[in-house]
Amino acid sequence: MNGVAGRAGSEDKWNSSMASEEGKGNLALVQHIVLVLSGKGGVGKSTITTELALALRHAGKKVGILDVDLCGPSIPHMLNVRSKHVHQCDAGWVPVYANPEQTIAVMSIGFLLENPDDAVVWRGPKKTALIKQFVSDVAWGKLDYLIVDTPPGTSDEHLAVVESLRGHGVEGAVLVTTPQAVSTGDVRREITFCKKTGLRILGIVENMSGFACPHCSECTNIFSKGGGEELAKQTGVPFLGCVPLDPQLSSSLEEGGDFIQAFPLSATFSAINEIVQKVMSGAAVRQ
Ligand SMILES: Nc1ncnc2c1ncn2[C@@H]1O[C@H](COP(=O)(O)OP(=O)(O)OP(=O)(O)O)[C@@H](O)[C@H]1O
Ligand code: SF4
Repeated sequence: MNGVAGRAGSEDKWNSSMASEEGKGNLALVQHIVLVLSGKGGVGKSTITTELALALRHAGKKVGILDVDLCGPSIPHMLNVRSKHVHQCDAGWVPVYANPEQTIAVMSIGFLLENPDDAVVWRGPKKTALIKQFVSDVAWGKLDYLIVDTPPGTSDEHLAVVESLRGHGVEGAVLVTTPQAVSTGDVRREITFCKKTGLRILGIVENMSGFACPHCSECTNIFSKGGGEELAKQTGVPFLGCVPLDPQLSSSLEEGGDFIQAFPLSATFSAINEIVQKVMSGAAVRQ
């Protein structure tokens, strides 16, 4: 057992009666569930999750984020709720709200760690058990969208997420890549994972695609660009759009600020907004 003891109580407590009797109960009022996946770490999966949530919130939606990236839970930091605590109610965990209007609800393993910098070094079966409880035991209430930030790659943890959500109406997955990562095959493996598990792919996002200059807003292609779109064409998967590498976005994430509110005229905002529109229309078409 590592640092998950402090706030959550003992490990046994995880397995105790907190688990809701009816697994479906806590997700019953969630309209759309979207998974965010990436073939490898550091490509901006949590960034895209956070900005999707903020953009949906500004579009008037009520959003939840479930951060199941057990080894690197960065959502609490990006939404400036790192010091908040989760509480329990009869239905399970009460999520943390990231804004006073309570339109962004967050649940992350980060809230349960004694020290936010601790890592979860559990073996696979324990991790998958925790993920299953996470999926069923958060009292989300009514949500328009639940966005699930997953760990990088394809592992037992991903299978646990997909299996736990089966039957709850998952709309599909957003796959995040960078121009360089496209060539490594990780994204193709992610596509194969989705196909094998029957998870619909809402589309691919190419993140860090060019550099958005904070001075003149010019976008410069430092690395190759367009690989994500090309891959989408080759694999028959929708392409959702490109998000540039934007220093204003990275400092906003670092400070836990709301980039969408602070830079509504930026090219990066337009790019994110376009992606959100496509996710919303893709999510509206249930298979
Ligand atoms: N488009 C972007 N512009 C500027 N900075 C970005 C952009 N996308 C991501 N970053 C920065 O890159 C770093 C990695 O991003 P992030 O944590 O979202 O990646 P990740 O894929 O979730 O990584 P992991 O799964 O390994 O935790 C962060 O510091 C983030 O601020
Ligand atoms: S894009 Fe290049 S030339 Fe334009 S302001 Fe930025 S650094 Fe200067």
